[in-house]
Amino acid sequence: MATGVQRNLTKPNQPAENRSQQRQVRGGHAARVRGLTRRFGEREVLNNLDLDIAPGEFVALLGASGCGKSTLLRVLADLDREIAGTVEVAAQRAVAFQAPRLMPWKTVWRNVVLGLPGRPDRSKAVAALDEVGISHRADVWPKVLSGGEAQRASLARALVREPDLLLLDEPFAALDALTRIKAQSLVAELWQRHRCAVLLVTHDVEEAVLLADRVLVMKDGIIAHEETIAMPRPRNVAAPQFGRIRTNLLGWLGVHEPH
Ligand SMILES: Nc1ncnc2c1ncn2[C@@H]1O[C@H](COP(=O)(O)OP(=O)(O)OP(=O)(O)O)[C@@H](O)[C@H]1O
Repeated sequence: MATGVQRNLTKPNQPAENRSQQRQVRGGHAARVRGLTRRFGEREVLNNLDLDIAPGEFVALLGASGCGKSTLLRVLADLDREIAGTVEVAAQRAVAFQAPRLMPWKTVWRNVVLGLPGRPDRSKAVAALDEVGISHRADVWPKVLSGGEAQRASLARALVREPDLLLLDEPFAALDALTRIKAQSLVAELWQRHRCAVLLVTHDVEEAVLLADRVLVMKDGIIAHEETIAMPRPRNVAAPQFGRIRTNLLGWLGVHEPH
């Protein structure tokens, strides 16, 4: 059972340290959010938002640019505490962003275990790099990695933390089409193996339907629509059911395909 931390914050205009209240809570959710509100100035980007993610569930989050997807992910990652509402998340979380964010002055394997307690453990790092197919790159500097390799290193850095909740913020957006397809299958494979919950922020409806158990559409600061994807994996993008789901989700995003 996942242990978790709870933040129950109600006054967004006070300094964070006054409002932060972290405590252990019961397990049973990878994430449980109630009444989450985040303002930037007068603008309410998250507006009383509720969200549940079950242990091991793969959830994709879609929404128009600027609707608040990354803001929500940053709150779940505990990178933003300027909030009102209740946020309970699995204690073990890991994040991978669109930019791999590797430290240029550390070799790849040292990046993977950076921040973990104890002495840097090379064999642990290499095992994680092996899982993502780039253990042969363990001793190079990040600058020599291709975009796809850097993103894999970023995934290895997340996985080595053995997260109960993996937060992915458009991790494939900067990759070319072929590398992106390979990275998507890798994430599907890693998820099947690790069975951690995943929240994937993406702009790509097809990617969401390919990978997720449930796809959420964010609009006006809340989860405006959710769609459970009951198709067996691996999913066939050419299947009529896939097409119907995609069309419906695009409709929620305000995109209407020509018939
Ligand atoms: N630190 C900040 N200060 C002020 N405004 C911010 C800040 N961070 C985000 N915003 C604003 O909040 C809104 C939501 O931003 P966010 O990055 O969460 O959107 P998004 O849905 O992830 O967008 P995209 O899909 O383009 O990445 C935007 O209007 C953005 O300008």
